[in-house]
Amino acid sequence: MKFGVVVFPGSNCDRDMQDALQNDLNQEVIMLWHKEKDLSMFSTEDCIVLPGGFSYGDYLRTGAVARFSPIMQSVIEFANKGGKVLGVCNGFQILCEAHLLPGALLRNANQQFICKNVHIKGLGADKALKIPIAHGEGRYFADEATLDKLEKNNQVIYRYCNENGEVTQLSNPNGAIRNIAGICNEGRNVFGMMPHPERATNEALGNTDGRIVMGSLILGVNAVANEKAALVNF
Ligand SMILES: NC(=O)CC[C@H](N)C(=O)O
Repeated sequence: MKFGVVVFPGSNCDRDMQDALQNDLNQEVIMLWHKEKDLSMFSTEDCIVLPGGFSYGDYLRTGAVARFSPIMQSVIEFANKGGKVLGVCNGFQILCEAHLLPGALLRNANQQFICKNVHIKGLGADKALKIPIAHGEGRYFADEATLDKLEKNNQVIYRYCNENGEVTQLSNPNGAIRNIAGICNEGRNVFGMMPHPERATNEALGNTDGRIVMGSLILGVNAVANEKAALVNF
């Protein structure tokens, strides 16, 4: 499995993503400047990653300009063919703006940029993972019908919880509706999340819980189900 990490003007987690995938998870990574359009070196078994950051300075709304970057048309076509796409933080925002995922990321309820460790719980999991967040517009929102559909199809992959794995209002850092931290599309090949697993994949970073999240992408659903920590049907 090969990973293509897109670099937008203003991305700032692209190298962290590359480092985590290449050095901590032993994966092949190709960096992709946002002006590239050719994704023919990737098969649908591969994964395009939209990393975190401040693409286009967050002007207008986070992700609203990056969604029109030249590469995005190719990313949309790749996703529509069944190719895997992962968006982290700003990447999640871009995926929603591009309508590859439903809903939107609104300004945090407290109107502040929040940078701290939080806990999240994977679908069907019994263990909380500690993963950092760093965002100003991370409050997931969708209308009730969309939310009900997401839940019915098991598309809510991660929710904010406390360290015991209980999904509570107090453990919700940004006011996300139904504590939603990450979702996938109906086809289960496009996945977005606000927390940053790539910042937690090495002992030197003081946290390796991100390996479980990233590993679910690489090893597939069974490996992760065995971990009883997360369940992403990639
Ligand atoms: N770390 C990030 O990707 C931040 C995303 C975006 N700039 C925000 O503040 O919400």
